Amino acid sequence: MEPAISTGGRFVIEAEEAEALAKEAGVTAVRELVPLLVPAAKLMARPPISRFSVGAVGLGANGRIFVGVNVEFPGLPLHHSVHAEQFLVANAAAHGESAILYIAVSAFPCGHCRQFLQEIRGAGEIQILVTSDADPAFRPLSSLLPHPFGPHDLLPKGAPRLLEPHENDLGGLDRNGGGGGGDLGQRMREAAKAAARASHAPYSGCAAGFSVADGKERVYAGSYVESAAYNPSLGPVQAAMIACLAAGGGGEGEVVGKGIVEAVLVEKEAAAVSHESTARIFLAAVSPAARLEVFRFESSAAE
Ligand SMILES: O=c1ccn([C@H]2C[C@H](O)[C@@H](CO)O2)c(=O)[nH]1
Ligand SMILES: [Zn+2]
Repeated sequence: MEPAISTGGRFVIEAEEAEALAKEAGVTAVRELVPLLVPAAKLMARPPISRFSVGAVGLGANGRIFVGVNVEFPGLPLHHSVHAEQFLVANAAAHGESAILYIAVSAFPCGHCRQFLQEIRGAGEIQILVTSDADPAFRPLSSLLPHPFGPHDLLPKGAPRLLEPHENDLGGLDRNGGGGGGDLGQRMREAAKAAARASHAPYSGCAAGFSVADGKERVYAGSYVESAAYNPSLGPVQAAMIACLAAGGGGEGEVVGKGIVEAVLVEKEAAAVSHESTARIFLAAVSPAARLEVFRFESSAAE
């Protein structure tokens, strides 16, 4: 059944359009539109293993709406999956959003997602509404996760949090970046480098970015995002899959990433954290013919 209010299949809705949709839905504030979009968001999920769709919809500080869905990859261990809430946050970060004020989600966020959200400054104040709750209402994240462990336990106060600007230094890779050329390899390398510069990896100091290209030479890239608690971290491969689906490149109902023909990983030389073997395992399962190139930046580069 078609949900009453549609996102038009999009994962980002601009502020003016969100206002128009709110009007159409007969609500006075965009905040009230957010839960109404959850059924449409749920339909965009890609859970071929669980068949359990999760949809999340968030409202940014400047009125933009971001959608997140869960994404699963058959043939891979379950921890390669992306949760809807993680998708939403990575999607907002990739679009330069500075804050997420409200999130509506179809099911109660798991512990891993409650933890992942702690990377955002003031996370406890994010208002969460669960549409399947008996009494759905926006309540602060701090009520779902009291006494949080988080960035405040490990980082200096001023260190950039997720959704705050990141400009990681890629050292020699930036200086010898190789100019010119509009070819696919160049575009992929630049996209992976930009993703690595924007990566949130303050715990390991190992920023990373991953880009992929499909058969139509469309390029999608994603930034590695670390969690203070390590395990809910979002790998650069998953982040690129989020970018791919969010930009309409996930194919029609197929496994996201199936159409990848080339991939580029940018990560730190001799790093404590490397994504190369994970990227190879991922590609072997999802798009076995894809080629992977790895570029490494000097470990002396400052974070
Ligand atoms: O907070 C949660 C909990 C679960 N899921 C997804 C993960 C997996 O794809 C499916 C079943 O757990 O639901 C989410 O997206 N968010
Ligand atoms: Zn979760």
